[in-house]
Amino acid sequence: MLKVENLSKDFPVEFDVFGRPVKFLRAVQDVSFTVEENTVFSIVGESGSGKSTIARILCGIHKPTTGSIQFMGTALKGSGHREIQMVFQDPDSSLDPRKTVLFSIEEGLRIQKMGSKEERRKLVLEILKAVRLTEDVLSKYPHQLSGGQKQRVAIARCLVLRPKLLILDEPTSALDVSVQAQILNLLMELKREFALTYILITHDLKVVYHLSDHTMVMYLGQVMEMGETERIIQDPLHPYTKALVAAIPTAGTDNLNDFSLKGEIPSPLNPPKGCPFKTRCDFAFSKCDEKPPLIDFRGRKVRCHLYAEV
Ligand SMILES: Nc1ncnc2c1ncn2[C@@H]1O[C@H](COP(=O)(O)OP(=O)(O)OP(=O)(O)O)[C@@H](O)[C@H]1O
Repeated sequence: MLKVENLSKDFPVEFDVFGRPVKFLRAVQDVSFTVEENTVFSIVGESGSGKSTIARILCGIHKPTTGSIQFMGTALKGSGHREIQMVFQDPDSSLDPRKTVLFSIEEGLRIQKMGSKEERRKLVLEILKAVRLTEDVLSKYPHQLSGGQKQRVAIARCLVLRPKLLILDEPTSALDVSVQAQILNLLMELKREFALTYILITHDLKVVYHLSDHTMVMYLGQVMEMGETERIIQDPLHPYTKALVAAIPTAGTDNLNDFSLKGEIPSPLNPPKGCPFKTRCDFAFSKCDEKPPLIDFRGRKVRCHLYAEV
């Protein structure tokens, strides 16, 4: 369904007196991955690893500096695609506080000039039912809704556009713990009901383990490890992945608990030379001053000098 090749994004961060950029921050560096139809593809990594930047590029919010994106066989260019929609972390950021729920859900349909007024109303009611909301919310404003209800409205806003690919950027982290599981369960039901494909961006490896088929682990804009989720969580290869897995509250087994993430993530404005993870890695050795390539190893991809290409 989706094929991303050699994607990079540089943000200008310093400008000369004429306003010309003189310094860039490399938020995403040479990232390639594919997402199969009807699967869940997770992107994990600490804050600042470039996850949201990839999501924003896929939605057309940012333009990539280099690289190409193929969606259902055609090149994605410019300002987004109706069939790719994004659910943001904070529903308040996607809902206008001055507009009713009906207005918000219908907005995309009006912009896309989809259907007559009656058809739009019918579709809104159908989607409202799918996200388990009742008709009485249509006349309400966001401040009259709970966090969970607002996220359901934000999901409905995407679903009316009949997307094929939904990008979920930390879809539950702004919600109360008690509602998080409800929204995740709803998303998995909607995936079946509407034959959706998901890209799930999250810090929560437990969620990744339970919901996703494939996982990409990112660090300072680069892919560190990528492959089937079950294998990545049960047998992480990269020292960074090992540390992330060891931090999962209930999944730690004795041998994994030997690993922990020490120190702070370096500034992306001044990343370490060679392997970006070497400053926090228990296994770092002289070779790590050279950047390791992303290699195929035991049925997945890993970027670490501990593993030799086979
Ligand atoms: N518009 C921008 N201008 C300059 N730098 C940016 C911009 N957007 C993101 N960045 C920087 O790019 C890097 C990657 O950010 P990004 O938001 O993609 O990371 P993330 O992994 O999604 O983190 P988080 O979980 O905090 O959202 C960060 O260092 C961030 O400060």
